[in-house]
Amino acid sequence: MFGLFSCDIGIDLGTANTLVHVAGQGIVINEPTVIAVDRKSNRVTAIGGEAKKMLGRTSGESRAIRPMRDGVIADFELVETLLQTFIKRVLRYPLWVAKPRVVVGVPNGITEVETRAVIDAVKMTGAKEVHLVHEPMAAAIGMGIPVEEPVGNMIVDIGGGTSDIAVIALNKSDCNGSVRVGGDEMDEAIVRYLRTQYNLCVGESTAEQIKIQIGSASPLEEELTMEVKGLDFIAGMPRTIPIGSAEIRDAINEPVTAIIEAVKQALSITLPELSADIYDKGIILTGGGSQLRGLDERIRKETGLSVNVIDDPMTCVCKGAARILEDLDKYRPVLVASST
Ligand SMILES: Nc1ncnc2c1ncn2[C@@H]1O[C@H](COP(=O)(O)OP(=O)(O)OP(=O)(O)O)[C@@H](O)[C@H]1O
Repeated sequence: MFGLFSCDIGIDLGTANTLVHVAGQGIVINEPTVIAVDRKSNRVTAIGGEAKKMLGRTSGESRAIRPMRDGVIADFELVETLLQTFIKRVLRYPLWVAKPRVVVGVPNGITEVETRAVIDAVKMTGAKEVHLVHEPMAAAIGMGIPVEEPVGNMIVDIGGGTSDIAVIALNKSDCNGSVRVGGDEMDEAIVRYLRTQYNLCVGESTAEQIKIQIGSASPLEEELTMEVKGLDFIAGMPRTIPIGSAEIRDAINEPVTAIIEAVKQALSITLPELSADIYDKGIILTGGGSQLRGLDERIRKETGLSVNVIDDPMTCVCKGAARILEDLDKYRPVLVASST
């Protein structure tokens, strides 16, 4: 009888964003992976979007924390709290009745200890089954790629903390590359650039806005400008300066180049038959960072291969996790860990 109330939950536990998909409802949570806790009591005061607004803005009683950093778990307890809060929020029935089956997409570089921690955290919510899948594999399934076929597909997933490169065929990621460089490194590079060139202090959220608004990896037909507000640390006063896309392109060139080098490195060690497939089909870019202007063009230029950015690059891991639950027997070979 309990089967009537049970539900399947797909989760993308990302460094930057966490998404939750519930069978029959679609994606019901899409929030930054940020949590705010009270300094004295360690009580959680905000989670997701509310907590992200507090990043870099709180020096008082609450502090906002990103519990995932560089594609790994930086704070186990807070990741547990985040997962449990989100899972409880989406369940329509009490946990002991709902007993959900959960698939979580995790970064490629996650260690065994972290794998265990994620499984335990989800199990503690009352989940009946927990399965983990690497993000590029989940992304490929979410895009509708037939991952079981003997044809190679190169997926480059550029997230907040990491860029994962996987060549997927026959239910396996055959030649992997994972660099701990993603959108966050670009934001940090912008913070450093403004400090050294303009004596202007800005927080990571402002740097992220600059990247999204005028960031690029290749010269733009029409270069962009924007006004940036920050604290002039020499004068000790707030200041606004105009910033152009060409200088931001220079500022983020190092992380962008590191990602492209990782793609080239992965290509150089790909098996010949799979290389031929990639030559025919091109490289598929996904993850939020793939939306950086001109990144596809730059990778195309540097590799000589065609490059496609998928339409909805920030949701395909979560959709893939959900799709795995629709046909668990078919997708069992792609799972990296399970607890039933
Ligand atoms: N339009 C855009 N241009 C450039 N970067 C963007 C854009 N939109 C989002 N991003 C960046 O994408 C990153 C988040 O992507 P995503 O949600 O796929 O990461 P994640 O899955 O949480 O991280 P990870 O894969 O490292 O675990 C952030 O760094 C964000 O700033």
